Amino acid sequence: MANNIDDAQAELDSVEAELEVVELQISELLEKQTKLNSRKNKLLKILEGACSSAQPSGSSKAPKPSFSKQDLQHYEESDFSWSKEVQAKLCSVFQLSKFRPLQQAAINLSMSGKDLFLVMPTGRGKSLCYQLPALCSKGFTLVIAPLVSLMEDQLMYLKSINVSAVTLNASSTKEDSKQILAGMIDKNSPFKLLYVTPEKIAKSKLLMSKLEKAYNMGLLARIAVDEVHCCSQWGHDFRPDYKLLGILKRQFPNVPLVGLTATATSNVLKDCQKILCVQEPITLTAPFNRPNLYYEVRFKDNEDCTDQIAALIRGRYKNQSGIVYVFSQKDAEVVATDLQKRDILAQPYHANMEPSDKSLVHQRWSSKKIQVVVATVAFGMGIDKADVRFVIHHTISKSIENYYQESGRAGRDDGPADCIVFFGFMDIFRISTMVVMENTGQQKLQNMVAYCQNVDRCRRAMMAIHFDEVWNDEECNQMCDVCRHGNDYITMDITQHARDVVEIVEMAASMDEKLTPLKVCEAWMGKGPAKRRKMIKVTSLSRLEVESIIIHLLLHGYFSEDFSFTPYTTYFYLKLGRKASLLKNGGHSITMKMRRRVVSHATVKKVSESAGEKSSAKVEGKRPADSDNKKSVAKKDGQAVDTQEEAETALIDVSNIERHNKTKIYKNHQNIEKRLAQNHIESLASEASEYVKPTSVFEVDVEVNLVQEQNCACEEEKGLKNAPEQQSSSPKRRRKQPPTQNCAANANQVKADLVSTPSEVSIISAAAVEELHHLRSYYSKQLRRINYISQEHLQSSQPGMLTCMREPFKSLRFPSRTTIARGARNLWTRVSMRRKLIQ
Ligand SMILES: Nc1ncnc2c1ncn2[C@@H]1O[C@H](COP(=O)(O)OP(=O)(O)OP(=O)(O)O)[C@@H](O)[C@H]1O
Repeated sequence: MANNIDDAQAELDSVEAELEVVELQISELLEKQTKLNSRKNKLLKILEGACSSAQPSGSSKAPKPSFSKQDLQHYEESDFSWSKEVQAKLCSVFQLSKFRPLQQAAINLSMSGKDLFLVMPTGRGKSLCYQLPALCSKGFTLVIAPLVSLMEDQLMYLKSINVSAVTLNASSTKEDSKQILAGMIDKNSPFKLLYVTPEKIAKSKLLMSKLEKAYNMGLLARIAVDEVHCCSQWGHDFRPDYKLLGILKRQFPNVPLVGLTATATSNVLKDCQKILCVQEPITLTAPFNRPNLYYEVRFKDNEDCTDQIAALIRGRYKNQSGIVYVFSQKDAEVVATDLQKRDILAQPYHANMEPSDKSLVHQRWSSKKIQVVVATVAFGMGIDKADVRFVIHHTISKSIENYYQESGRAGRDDGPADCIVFFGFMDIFRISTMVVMENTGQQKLQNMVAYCQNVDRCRRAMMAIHFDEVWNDEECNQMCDVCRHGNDYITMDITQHARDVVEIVEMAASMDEKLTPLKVCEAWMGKGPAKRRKMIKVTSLSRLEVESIIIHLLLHGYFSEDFSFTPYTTYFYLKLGRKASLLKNGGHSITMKMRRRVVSHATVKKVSESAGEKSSAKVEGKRPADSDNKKSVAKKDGQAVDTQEEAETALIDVSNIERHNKTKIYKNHQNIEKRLAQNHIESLASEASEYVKPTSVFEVDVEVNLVQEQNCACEEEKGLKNAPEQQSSSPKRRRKQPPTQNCAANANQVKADLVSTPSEVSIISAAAVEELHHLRSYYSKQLRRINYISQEHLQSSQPGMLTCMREPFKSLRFPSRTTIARGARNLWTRVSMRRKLIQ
């Protein structure tokens, strides 16, 4: 017995020692992170100063930091030998009066013979950056484009402005090909632009030999690689044939290359640089932000999603052009028919249609004969309609990059436009099985799902992460639903719900059964077979809540995907994730944030109960818009109006307008604001008259581990305890209170408050408080040890001889290469960082 106790004690000591080492390593990393962040911010400031409207090469995106502010300024000027001609052709040929940001620099760089990567949001005018130089150079420019339809659109446009351009592709006739190949080595240059697909470069030896001849004759002026991100398999649209394009720079090293893309991250660009064999390209990156686009996410109810979309098109977007993106060809047909039944001029567009039918739809839409194209992603690259006022995603995109690109087809004329995505539970798994073979498909999809689940971060901030850009939320100007709705959410503890639903999957696994997400939902809601129902703790949460919790658990590793393949299809099952076992630990908890733009009493009550929330009335009371909404709902209900989900549309808009009117925040966007408000009012009139029903809209986010606290420092807990009046989760608003005697009681109270009033305290700060306690107690323990050892040692050795102290300090169990001073400093850094979080 005594031996056992000794062993346990010894093991406990060793575990504690290891834990201390881990703590110190964490603190070292945190210190390093702080330093790197501060260095990063300094560098970003330097670069920001370097060019206000762009981040040239040398930003975090650029492969090589060699392009300075002065360089950029130099290339922004118009005193090059070609400048007059460039300016003249901009006006006379392209009918444009001035350049957009970065266009002139890109053109001058390309004309100077530099290799260039141009990253510019979709619709900002990348094509001009190689088309205009083509007209001002001897010979022709070779343009590699991924799609024949894209080339044809470009050719149509160039023809309309009398620029001679040709294409060589699989459908070119023999006669045409012959003429074009001959034209390539004709000194009189019968065409200025030659469009080819990457496949053509890879497969046609004849083309390569002509290119070589043209190169030797000095007629190959420039190579433009459109959608250059297709080179990289990390890009969102990888095309294997793009990988072979390195041959161009290897064979024609003196020909300047320009790679164009709207969506390449720094890693993708580095990859492209390698693949294309470009030595030192200059990267010009226009900010990803499109200030005229309003981003919004709506929860999707499959049954009436089309009704909602129709209500928007007939109301807010009456007589305006737009695109509805759908998941599949079948969806395109079905949704288009459904919209037609609702008197909307809509037509489908997908890859399986005859080319002539596709161009007919495109043409009819461009000339406003139809209002909406209901399309798969096949309707994409090269779509250049300026006045697209809305892009609605009936299904989420497979990645944020895809979403940015697709939604970016709105508002190319710089006028206000809306990008709305309908976020549906089942869609996640449909897409997941579709991207199962893609390298980073699941991760990218998860990021997209996280974008939709997000409740408290600016949507643009979430996009910025993907473009390696630093984002300041204020620049959003409330042009996304999160910024516009502010802190309209509550935080709730879902630990028990998580345990319940994880148990269902665990139980199924123990019976050798696999459950799809749908089956998990149904089982949890008590809809499965009676036998199973008996074994399950059925939830009283709504369907939306159930789905959100499952998504949350999937995103955070409590569940993971388990694919099963048949010759015909791929199935998605849920299995326990790497973090599922944490739920067995009594101290582990998970919280999530829910948006409550429109909340019925029942839902408030239910959420309050499940979250242990103290005062739902208080939450409601803080939102006059909500109570007004409820009134209007009640009134409409009284009039027996059709109560469908579309009420959300109408009611969200009511709240938008109220906020809108109260806070005049758009400084630079007053016109946009006016139009939007006008549209919202119009849409309200039409939407609200048709559909009114209150519904809870809710999203999930943060999680935290509540560690069992032994020692406590009173002030922090008190600070936390006194926070509940604050509805916002902002840590800054919390006030500190004087310390009290009963620390243990306070600590318990803190935890109780954390759980019972999740909407009123910041969970992040709560975690910080708890961690601070640990750190402080650990810190003082270490200090006490240091004091003790030094005193003991100094008594028996000569004072002042620091070298003698090394020996005894070894027992302090710092990690190797960590000095006491550094260890203490690290700890202190952590303590202060946590403090900052709390204050
Ligand atoms: N300087 C300019 N001033 C006004 N309009 C411009 C200017 N440059 C280009 N545009 C217009 O912007 C629109 C989009 O141009 P373009 O197709 O080149 O965009 P893009 O960046 O290539 O888009 P995508 O990524 O979708 O291919 C075109 O209608 C074009 O005429």
